[in-house]
Amino acid sequence: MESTMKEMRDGASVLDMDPNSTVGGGVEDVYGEDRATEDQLVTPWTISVASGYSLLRDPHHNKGLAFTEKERDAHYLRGLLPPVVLNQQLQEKKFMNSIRQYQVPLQKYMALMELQERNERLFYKLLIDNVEELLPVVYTPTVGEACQKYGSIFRRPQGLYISLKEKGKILEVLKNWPERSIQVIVVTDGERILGLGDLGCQGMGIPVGKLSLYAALGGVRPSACLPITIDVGTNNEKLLKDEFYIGLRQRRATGEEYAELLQEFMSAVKQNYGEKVLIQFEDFANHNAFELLAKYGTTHLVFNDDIQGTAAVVLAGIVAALKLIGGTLAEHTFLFLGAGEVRHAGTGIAELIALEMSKQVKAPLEETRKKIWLVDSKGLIVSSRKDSLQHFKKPWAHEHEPVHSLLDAVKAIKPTVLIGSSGVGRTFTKEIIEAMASVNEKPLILALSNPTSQSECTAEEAYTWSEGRAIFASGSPFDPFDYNGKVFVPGQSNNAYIFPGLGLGLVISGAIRVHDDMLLAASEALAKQVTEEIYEKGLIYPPLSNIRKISASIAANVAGKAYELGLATRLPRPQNLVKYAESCMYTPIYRSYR
Ligand SMILES: NC(=O)C1=CN([C@@H]2O[C@H](COP(=O)(O)OP(=O)(O)OC[C@H]3O[C@@H](n4cnc5c(N)ncnc54)[C@H](OP(=O)(O)O)[C@@H]3O)[C@@H](O)[C@H]2O)C=CC1
Ligand SMILES: CC(=O)C(=O)O
Ligand SMILES: [Mg+2]
Repeated sequence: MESTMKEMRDGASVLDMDPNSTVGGGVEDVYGEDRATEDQLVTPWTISVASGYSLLRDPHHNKGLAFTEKERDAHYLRGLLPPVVLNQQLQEKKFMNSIRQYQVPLQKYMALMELQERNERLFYKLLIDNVEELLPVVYTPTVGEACQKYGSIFRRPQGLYISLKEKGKILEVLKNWPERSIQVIVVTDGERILGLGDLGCQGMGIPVGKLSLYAALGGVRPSACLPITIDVGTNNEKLLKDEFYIGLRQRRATGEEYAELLQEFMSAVKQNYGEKVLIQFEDFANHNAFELLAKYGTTHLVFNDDIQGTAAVVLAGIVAALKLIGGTLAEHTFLFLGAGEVRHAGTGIAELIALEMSKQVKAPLEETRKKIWLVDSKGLIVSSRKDSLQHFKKPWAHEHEPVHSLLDAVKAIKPTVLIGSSGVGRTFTKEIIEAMASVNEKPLILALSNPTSQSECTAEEAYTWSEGRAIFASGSPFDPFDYNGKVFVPGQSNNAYIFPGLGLGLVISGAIRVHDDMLLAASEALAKQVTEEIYEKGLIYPPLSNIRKISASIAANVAGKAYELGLATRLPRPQNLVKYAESCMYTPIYRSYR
């Protein structure tokens, strides 16, 4: 004791203290996490048992008409509900019936968000059981429209807003969030929301949507998920003039001011939630995305979904497609329209493909990169442009004479795989698809840009212009298309296949860093889920209706890699990682209350 007192007097860090000790002013809150000395401010949290009216308004515990007679007596609910008792299945049926009445997707979105805020378990039950139908509502494309109109449709706030006004107080802001055991944060600064550009603070729809997929598709507990929007202003003139805009009405902070806010945020997150909280960067503009990933990749558990998640999902699709188009990965030639990160994917995907190729053929990355070509807004990236290229494009500047259009690039390079990651809709024109089809028996065409309005081409265009020969997948979903009496089912090449399982794998292994080999592990697990039956339909991704099973196997592969690399802290390693992942997954079935 004496030595502890001495250390306190000598200014030892509070984090070095016995966590149960209150000696020298160390205080623990009810969660056992909020330590502070007497002169520091603490949050006066209390825990209470919800009952009666407040229980009905608590989305985490509310069951609506599904409260049993016994629960209604025990929890002061008599009279607050009509007499009928419904089970969750019937509630689900009722809600699905009602949501199907809405013709406008945004109305469906608002109804689902309202449900999430009213009865969380029912929301997740619906999402899990109807994933193919509801994914386009809570996620791309509808979430894009929701972000564009977020100010007008705003009702109850979701997630945590950290703006320039909170500079110097971010740790305090984090402590305002009611949950303490956070495992996954999805954060955006709203600068590049899908392919819709700068939506400022209204980008919040994206972290909210992504995290609902973490819970529904990946089984991470909703209470462990924290959506965050960092508001440094917006350069979107329309929003700045919009009277309903919800963010700071100023132009974007950049440079030092931006970097300092991000630095404070990253430090506060680590201080508040520890080393093992996963921070997923989402929809940052590429000038910040690469830098943030590089800067914090060595100190935090960070992952950029647009760069890394997209790369893993595309690689999985390509590897699976080899069964249909033939050849090995290294035998193919790739052409990208868009050299952003996709979202940051262009170069992010290209890099992961090159890495996998180099592992397969045991050749240096510099060699395998030569099989991959990129077109940006100035044309084909070639060595003569090297001096003026952004750093992340330089590795792709191969020897070739300048080529200014995508069509000419297709004709010159003769790619077997064409990947759209430009964020610009309808850029795969008839001539381009025809050119792909003239040099390939089965051209592989991936139109990754979101939402649907930004897709490089539609499924109908890809199949019609290639005379039914294209293998096609897109970032946002398209309906099956009947071409000359044959029904073609397009796949969805979207990072939603990857990040929920990848995140679960990191969480269950207690990983402290993300490593590229984990992305390859995630990608490999996804590609393995494509069975003969799925290939026969011309698909290169498994059905999303199986996503929980897919996520468990991705999680197991990722966790396995974390253990292999010595990056896992949850010891001992479970023997059967798939079973372990499944056992960790959140299920939204109602719990009984005593
Ligand atoms: N399917 C999925 O899972 C994902 C899809 N995406 C989608 O990818 C798209 C792009 O995202 P991201 O990489 O971040 O965007 P960026 O803005 O980072 O990059 C866009 C790239 O496309 C190039 N480009 C833009 N317009 C044209 C044009 N008309 N002709 C040729 N090149 C052009 C740009 O060129 P320059 O560099 O010269 O400006 C840039 O290289 C978005 O729509 C996003 O929704 C993103 C992540 C995941
Ligand atoms: C899917 C996704 O992450 C995007 O379009 O940005
Ligand atoms: Mg994204």
